Amino acid sequence: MSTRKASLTDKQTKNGTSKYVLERCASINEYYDSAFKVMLLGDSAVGKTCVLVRFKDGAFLGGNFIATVGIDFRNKVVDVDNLKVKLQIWDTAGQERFRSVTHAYYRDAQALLLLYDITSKSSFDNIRAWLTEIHEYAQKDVVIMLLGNKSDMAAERVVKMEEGEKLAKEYGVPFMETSAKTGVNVELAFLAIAKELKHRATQQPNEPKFQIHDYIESQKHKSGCCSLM
Ligand SMILES: Nc1nc2c(ncn2[C@@H]2O[C@H](COP(=O)(O)OP(=O)(O)OP(=O)(O)O)[C@@H](O)[C@H]2O)c(=O)[nH]1
Repeated sequence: MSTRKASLTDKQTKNGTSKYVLERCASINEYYDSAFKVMLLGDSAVGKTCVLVRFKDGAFLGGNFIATVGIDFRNKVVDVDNLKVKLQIWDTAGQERFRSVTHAYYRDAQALLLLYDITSKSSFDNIRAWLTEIHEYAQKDVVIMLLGNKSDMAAERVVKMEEGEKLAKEYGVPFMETSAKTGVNVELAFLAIAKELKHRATQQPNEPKFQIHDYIESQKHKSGCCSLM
């Protein structure tokens, strides 16, 4: 049986006024086999909260942008190879002034989803700085995935998909373009992370390693040419 509770999360509007937003907390008694911590990172306004809400609730948070203050989390249980995997997903504030708060959480994270906005060159340029921070504060074997969000905004695009692919290749991390608005690739990104973490936790010495890049590619081919764009 699962119980739901409401929590108040401190969010802040762009002009600096603070307001409280009522949010639903995750089910606290939900059954699962393994649990992992995942963090969402990236500049302010790239869409971290929206990607999380899309994955958790299947909805898009349109309207006025409300910046996250500090850090917040949601749980979601997904099925991976007949096992229930609980992802505890931490949504961090992208604003510089909250960096010291979020640094404290890096150490516990088993996976990091690093987002930029395909309509913001600066958010893409800052990815290198984020990766430097990750290498400084996160676990050495943390799973990292790069996401170019807002892929629905084709007319405003300033970062080509090839640029994202190239950067991801340079750092040896998987890459996808996502849209919290349309939902494109959001579930796939979290499922790929859940599969990688579950395989790492349960892998036998003689078992072949789970190949996250191949998994993403196979899902792309399953649903046609452009599912990951
Ligand atoms: N068109 C479009 N808009 C998006 C998408 N994702 C987020 N947005 C919009 O971008 C703005 C910022 O989204 P947030 O999810 O609050 O950004 P954030 O990265 O959590 O920002 P911080 O909390 O400051 O770190 C909001 O106005 C969203 O509606 C997307 O995929 N497509």
